[in-house]
Parts: sequence; C-alpha cells; structure tokens
Amino acid sequence: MRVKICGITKPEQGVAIANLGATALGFICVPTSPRYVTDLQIQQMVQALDGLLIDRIGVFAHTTTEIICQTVEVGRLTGVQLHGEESVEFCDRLRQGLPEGVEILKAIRVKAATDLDKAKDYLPVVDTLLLDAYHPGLLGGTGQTLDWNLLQQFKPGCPWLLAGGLTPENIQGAIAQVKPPGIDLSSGVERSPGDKDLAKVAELFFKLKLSVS
Ligand SMILES: O=C(O)c1ccccc1NCC(=O)[C@H](O)[C@H](O)COP(=O)(O)O
Repeated sequence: MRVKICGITKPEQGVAIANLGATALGFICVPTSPRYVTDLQIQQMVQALDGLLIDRIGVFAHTTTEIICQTVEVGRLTGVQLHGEESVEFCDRLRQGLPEGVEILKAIRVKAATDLDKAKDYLPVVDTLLLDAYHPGLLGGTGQTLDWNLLQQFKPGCPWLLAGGLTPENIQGAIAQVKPPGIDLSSGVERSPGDKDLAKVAELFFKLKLSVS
C-alpha cells in the first residue's frame, strides 16, 4: 500500500520516516500553512534522502505553474499535489510545463457525494487523486475525517489516496471500511504542526502490518 506522510519540515525526520516504511513524503509549499517550507529547505531535505527510494511530493494551492515548476526543479520533486481549487485546465497546463514523469496528484476536499463526481473530471489530466476532509477555513492538515460512508462505491479508475484525520488509532478501521489503495497522514502523526512524532509513525506502520496480514 502507498503510504504518504505529509508536512515534513526536518531532514532527519524525513529520513527516519522513509526508513520506517513510508513510500512518499509531502512538503507543504503553501505559505499560509504552519508546515510551510521554502524551496531551499526542500532541497536540503531531499538531499538527505539521497539513496532512499521514496516519492517526494510538493503540496501547492492557488499558485502559478511557473512557481510549481521552479520548486520541482530546485527541490528535485517527483510529484506535485494540488490542494486548492485548481481547475482541470490548470492541471493540463501544468502537465505541459513539468518534466516528463513528474506525478500530478489532485486533492479533492469532500463535503458531499457530488464532490466525488467532480473528482472524475480530473482523470484525463492527473495521475492520482487524493480525498481529504472539507474544512471551511483550512485547506489541509486539519485532522478532520471525511465521511467514509460516501466512499463505498468510489472506484475512480486511477490510483487514489485517502487523507483527512487518519491516525494510528483509526487507520485499521479506515482500511477495513474504505479499502483505499493508498493513505496520507499529517497531523495524526505529529507532536505539533510540522514536528512529526516518530513513535506515532512507528505505531502506524505496526498497525498497517497487522491490517495486511
Ligand atoms: O498540512 C497543511 O498544513 C496543508 C496546508 C495547505 C494545504 C494542504 C496541506 N496539507 C495537505 C495534506 O496532504 C495533508 O496530509 C492532508 O490534508 C491530511 O491532513 P491531516 O488531516 O492532518 O492528516
């Protein structure tokens, strides 16, 4: 299963989380976030990951394709997550500007079943969908779960990640109920915003092993 841990701000925590079994790390490139990191910080964190096989995803919202492409280059990112209200056309334009092979993930903040229909519009222009909880004042990292009952029939025809309020405590229930191909966690494995709790990350991977065995 794909496991993305998002909101990494410290090189040593990124390396430790990669070694615990994460398949992707997320770096928040949204200046209003308490987990925001600059291009240079991403560069240093990615350098510390050299030799480790792990996806490196920049998380953006409401910015320009030029800024995204620059961060991808400076930070040697393997993927870009769009976490705002980016349109299908924007994703298409971004694809033209990105180097070949860079993954595009589109986050959909799910308030109602109609949001899942909207998700399908992005299929021609993105590689992966990420379903997150809707919050009126925050874009992400909210610690809130979405209504998993809405996802019983969600089979978009592309890879997707379940996000929103996942923790070592609720992860087994989420997997049993939703059966997502991948998961994304941030605040559920943190001491404070941007400061990951490695004991919680280890507990997460322990619970995941129990879920698949
Ligand atoms: O995490 C943030 O601070 C953030 C800010 C602005 C846009 C996106 C953001 N996070 C995106 C993520 O992928 C989080 O992992 C996702 O929202 C789940 O967060 P959580 O509910 O805390 O597990």
